[in-house]
Amino acid sequence: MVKLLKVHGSGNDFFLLDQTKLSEPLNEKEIRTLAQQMCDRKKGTTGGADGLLLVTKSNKGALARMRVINADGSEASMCGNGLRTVARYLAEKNSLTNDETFQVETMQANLQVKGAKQFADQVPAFDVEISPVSFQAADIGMHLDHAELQDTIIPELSPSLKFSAVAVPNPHLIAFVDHATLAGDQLVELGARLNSANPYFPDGVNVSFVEILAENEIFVRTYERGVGLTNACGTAMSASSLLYVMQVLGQRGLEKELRVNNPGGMVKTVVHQRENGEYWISLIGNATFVAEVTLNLKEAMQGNFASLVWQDSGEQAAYLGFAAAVEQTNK
Ligand SMILES: N[C@@H](CCC[C@H](N)C(=O)O)C(=O)O
Repeated sequence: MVKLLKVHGSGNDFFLLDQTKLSEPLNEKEIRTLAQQMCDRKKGTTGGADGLLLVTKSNKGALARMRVINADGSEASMCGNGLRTVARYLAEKNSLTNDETFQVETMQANLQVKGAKQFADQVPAFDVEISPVSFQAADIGMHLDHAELQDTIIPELSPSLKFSAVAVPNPHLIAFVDHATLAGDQLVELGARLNSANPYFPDGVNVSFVEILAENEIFVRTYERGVGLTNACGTAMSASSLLYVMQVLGQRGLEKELRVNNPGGMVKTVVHQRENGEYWISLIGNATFVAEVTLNLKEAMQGNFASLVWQDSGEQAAYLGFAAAVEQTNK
């Protein structure tokens, strides 16, 4: 029997498996199969999940490495909401204090993480670095007639919406929209189209619609590659914050805390610019451990969860109270 955690950041939920604790680490095929079986929202276990987070040994000098496997078994470069939960897991595993900064290796970079002030009683929070940032079509996997895309109408995608594209390093396609468009069907239609066979983003893309609520506040709704419509996507909220600063706030938006609402709750972001001009983003939000899940991995890979034991942490009730308060403020 193996212990995993069920975790989430803003309702973007995952199973977290520490491969270093297994006597025999899973191979690539087993990892893909486990993610597909466990995360399936209908047939998976305990309501499924958006993905599987793997903690493995770092070979690049970080405290550990995080791998992100989407619900469909594909691998993502990064996961902002997931990284907060992995950071908390590692801080607790290594008995670190809340203000100790450390690094987690991800596919493209070692990223700085640290504890943050909790969002509410029993709602622990972490602050994670989102980078590297690129606007190049090649880094985004974008095959449109543009080397970069900033606030531009692309008739093949929509006759009226203006899109921007950025890799952080997950690829994101983002449009600033009005409330009716944010809440309407277009996001799912476009997200589904660009994440099935298509000539513009052959490897898929995370699609977000963003509504500006106030000078320091936005709402982000995302259709995730490899997953579908999610409660929240951390890299999407970071990418949206960056574009909001670049296209709307300008210099005065740098180093400023933004409130980013999402269907699963709320996070805070801060957009930074290094001396060499490169941007990076701080993503600050909850890192909730919902339950400890004990199961037989071989059985789980066959979709059999009969021997699973779910031990609730009690944190989800506190998170739901926090999310309800956020929703109330947004009304
Ligand atoms: N939910 C994640 C992003 C997950 C990766 C994405 N589905 C992709 O394939 O790019 C986040 O919080 O950043």
